[in-house]
Amino acid sequence: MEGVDHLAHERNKAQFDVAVMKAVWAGSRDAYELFHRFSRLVANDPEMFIPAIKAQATEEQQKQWLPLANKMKIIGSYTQTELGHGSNVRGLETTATFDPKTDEFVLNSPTLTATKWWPGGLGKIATHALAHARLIIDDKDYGVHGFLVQLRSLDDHLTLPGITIGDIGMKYGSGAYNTMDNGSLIFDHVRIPRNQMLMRLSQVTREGKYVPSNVPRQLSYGTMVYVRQKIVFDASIALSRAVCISTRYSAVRRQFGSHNGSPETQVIDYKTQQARLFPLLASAYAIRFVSEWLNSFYKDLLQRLEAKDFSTLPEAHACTAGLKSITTSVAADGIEECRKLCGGHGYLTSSGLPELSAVYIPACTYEGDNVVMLLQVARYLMKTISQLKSGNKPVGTTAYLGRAEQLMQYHSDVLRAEDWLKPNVVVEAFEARAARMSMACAQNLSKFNNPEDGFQELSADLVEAATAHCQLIIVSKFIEKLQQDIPGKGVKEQLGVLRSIYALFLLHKHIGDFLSTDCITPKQGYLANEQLRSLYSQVRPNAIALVDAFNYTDHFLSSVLGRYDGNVYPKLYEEAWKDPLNDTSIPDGFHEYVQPMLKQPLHHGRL
Ligand SMILES: CCCCCCCCCC/C=C\CCCCCC(=O)SCCNC(=O)CCNC(=O)[C@H](O)C(C)(C)COP(=O)(O)OP(=O)(O)OC[C@H]1O[C@@H](n2cnc3c(N)ncnc32)[C@H](O)[C@@H]1OP(=O)(O)O
Ligand SMILES: Cc1cc2nc3c(=O)[nH]c(=O)nc-3n(C[C@H](O)[C@H](O)[C@H](O)COP(=O)(O)OP(=O)(O)OC[C@H]3O[C@@H](n4cnc5c(N)ncnc54)[C@H](O)[C@@H]3O)c2cc1C
Repeated sequence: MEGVDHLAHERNKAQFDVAVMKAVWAGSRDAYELFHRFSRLVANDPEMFIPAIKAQATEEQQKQWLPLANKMKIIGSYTQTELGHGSNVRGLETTATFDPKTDEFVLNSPTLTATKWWPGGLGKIATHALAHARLIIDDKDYGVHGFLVQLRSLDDHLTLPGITIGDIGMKYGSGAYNTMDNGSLIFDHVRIPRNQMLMRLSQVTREGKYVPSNVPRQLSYGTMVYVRQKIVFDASIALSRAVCISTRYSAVRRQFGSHNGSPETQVIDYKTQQARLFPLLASAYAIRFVSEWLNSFYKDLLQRLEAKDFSTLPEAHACTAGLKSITTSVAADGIEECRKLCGGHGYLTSSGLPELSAVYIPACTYEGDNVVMLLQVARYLMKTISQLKSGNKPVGTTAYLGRAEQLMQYHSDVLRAEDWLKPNVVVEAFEARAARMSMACAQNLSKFNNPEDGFQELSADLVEAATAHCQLIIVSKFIEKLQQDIPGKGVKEQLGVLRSIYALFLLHKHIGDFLSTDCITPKQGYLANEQLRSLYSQVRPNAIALVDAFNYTDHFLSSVLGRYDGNVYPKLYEEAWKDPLNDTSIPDGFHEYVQPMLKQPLHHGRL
């Protein structure tokens, strides 16, 4: 019935202050940013073009281009990926050849695989590209640099001479990403003034002299680092949205269990449903808190870079790459699990889950393929370990590797299930697992004469070690979050339950790592799982309130299953009748194609 809160009985069970939890969840982000980051997908995405100009353009160039971009007088596309190269930026083929006679660069796509391919906004709407191309001076290749290129007339939006642009076509399913005009672009000797090479990091003089960057060349990758830390925040939004829908529906849906006319059992009370759903609820909170930490770490990096302090740049790259990888994989897989948790109705468009999945899953690929990103983390870990011998004491997120010798001797002293509720017990186990996996890789790598051959041969193990390292970061940041002063009745207690669920679910899921590295015994692994089951019972009465704390409107969720009032069945039925198929009783084509078959006479008793 309209106006009735079918989940009121669930909300009355809450054992914590929901208003405070809403504030904890929102953190430093306001609702506008939340909505903006989602709405951005269906508009042109200034997410990268503008930050890239800020990162790579001189002050003078910024003064020229930023006002135009900020006021949408030009619409930009971050045009890096090509048909033949995306992950391997240093393999890009587009060229920008300096012509000293005219003081210009000539941009060209020398091969089909040099065609720019994927950049958002490029296909139909962008007027300008921040094109990444190989700088060529006097036949010498100086590697990939950024160039601002006008693509279309600002009068009639027609493409300019030498520019061939198109949309790359429909993408996965019918998802909203099809409203994004990811495009293709071929340059045929397009000339731009020399001052349209972004020259903050390195320059080309009027005489054609290349002035190399006096800062790490990787700063030219800075926009990707910026977006990767944003994508970790996006992962918490995407996952929490799916978890909100499936948790509310799990409390509404009843199936089996009726005795003597009693109501059937709420599916949220089945232990299998809880074992699938509650770790995702905990993961949404875990990812939100690590995204907060990562955002502050990134802001600290920016301040350091201003002061020419590059000391945390390698760690920032490793953390943004690794956490982008881990959190987008968890969110993408989690959204699919939430669809399955809703049974058949989860597959309806009106559930909001298929669309969310179709929109979200490319996050595992864009801004860095998730495996390639974890390999970057692995390189960082191996480098950190190789420097231990020279007395280089690791700090920050790799500080535990400085205690590797001690961690190699570690054995968990868990005796009872409740011992796993102690944060220090959990962190030690996760540190030991990560350290031992990385040390084992380093040990095996040392057996290879050619380190790169070893890295390739061991890359699957290295990805697992990098995963363990990143999961340790997320667990640690969840624990650190709860060491902050958090007011409100029961709020910290509930977050403590989620923190333990998150950590013990990972331990259970990766029990092979913990056993094969001899960090814990099978008995201790069993006790962790025992504790996990108990934790599910503790979170169960608070589940609806914990997803209410995300503070999502029904409009934002766009899901008949995730409605705040739980009034699912009437709305499911109502939504179905909006389908144009139901405008007529007899379907199009019936009379032409189906009815003749039905009217066909029987032959010898057979149709
Ligand atoms: C409700 C729904 C919510 C959902 C909301 C959704 C909202 C929408 C969200 C969408 C957001 C945006 C839309 C999508 C945008 C996507 C845009 C793109 O995809 S842009 C293109 C992205 N492309 C990439 O990410 C390419 C990945 N490849 C690379 O980054 C590099 O090629 C590489 C790092 C893999 C290799 O680089 P290379 O130069 O070859 O370096 P080496 O591996 O040799 O390492 C040398 C050295 O450099 C260090 N390094 C590497 N990268 C960095 C860096 N970025 N910063 C700092 N340092 C770096 C590396 O560690 C090595 O260091 P050493 O000390 O020398 O070992
Ligand atoms: C929706 C969407 C939006 C995008 N928007 C933009 C944009 O706006 N601008 C832009 O420039 N680009 C954009 N891209 C492109 C995107 O950045 C690339 O697709 C991404 O970086 C992955 O690169 P790739 O396609 O070359 O994958 P590949 O690297 O070809 O990946 C293919 C497989 O090879 C594996 N692999 C690759 N290298 C290694 C290695 N060294 N070791 C082990 N395995 C490896 C990968 O793990 C993967 O399994 C977008 C892509 C998508 C899907």
